[in-house]
Amino acid sequence: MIKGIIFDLDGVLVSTDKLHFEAWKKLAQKLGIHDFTHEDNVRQKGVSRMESLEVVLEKTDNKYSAEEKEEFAETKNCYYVEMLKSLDSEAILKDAKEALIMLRERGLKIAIGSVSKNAPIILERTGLIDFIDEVSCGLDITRSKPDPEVFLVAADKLGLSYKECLVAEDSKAGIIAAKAANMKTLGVGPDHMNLDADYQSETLLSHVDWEEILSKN
Ligand SMILES: O=P(O)(O)OC[C@H]1O[C@@H](O)[C@H](O)[C@@H](O)[C@@H]1O
Ligand SMILES: [Mg+2]
Repeated sequence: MIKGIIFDLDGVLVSTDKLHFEAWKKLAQKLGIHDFTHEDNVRQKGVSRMESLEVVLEKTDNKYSAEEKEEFAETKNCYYVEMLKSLDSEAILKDAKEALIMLRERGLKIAIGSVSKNAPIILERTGLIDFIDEVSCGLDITRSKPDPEVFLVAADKLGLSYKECLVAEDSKAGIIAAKAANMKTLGVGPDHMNLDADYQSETLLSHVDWEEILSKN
């Protein structure tokens, strides 16, 4: 029986995935890379900042040292954090808050499972923190999705067994991670059809049969 829902943050509850894209694009341009595309950005979803940087650097023949790469990741994060300063509840995606309220009313425990180190700031700025029991984020883990660590930590924080949790995700890496954690999966967002999740829906309420999901043993 599902007793807890673990939500990815970027692209599932908030539209920050678009800001990540803009910030990486800005860094790419600074490095003379002018063909950084939406398809490249899709491969960055769910993976850590440093791994996301490698997706950008695949587009250039230039070789960079570990120190330079650290600096590039920091530059991108500065662009991103600057963008987050104007973030508010407007960034909450359609149906997200309603789904959190409905699930909590039904007695489910709610956690965040995001590899972003900026997750706490985003939860505060959008007010979503008030609807969540526990946060497992980039600050709690050493391995990013598709490794299951972030979801295992989330379940542990909720005090639930792994098979009592369902993960809502918008990335392939996240769905692979959730399955590796022995959790059920709900794929959401524009690519929900291609994520190979147990359940799928564009948003967190429309076309999600929560009755069916929550009644399964
Ligand atoms: O750079 P941050 O905020 O720690 O985020 C790390 C990752 O967080 C994930 O949620 C995003 O999908 C990735 O694209 C991003 O790279
Ligand atoms: Mg995501």
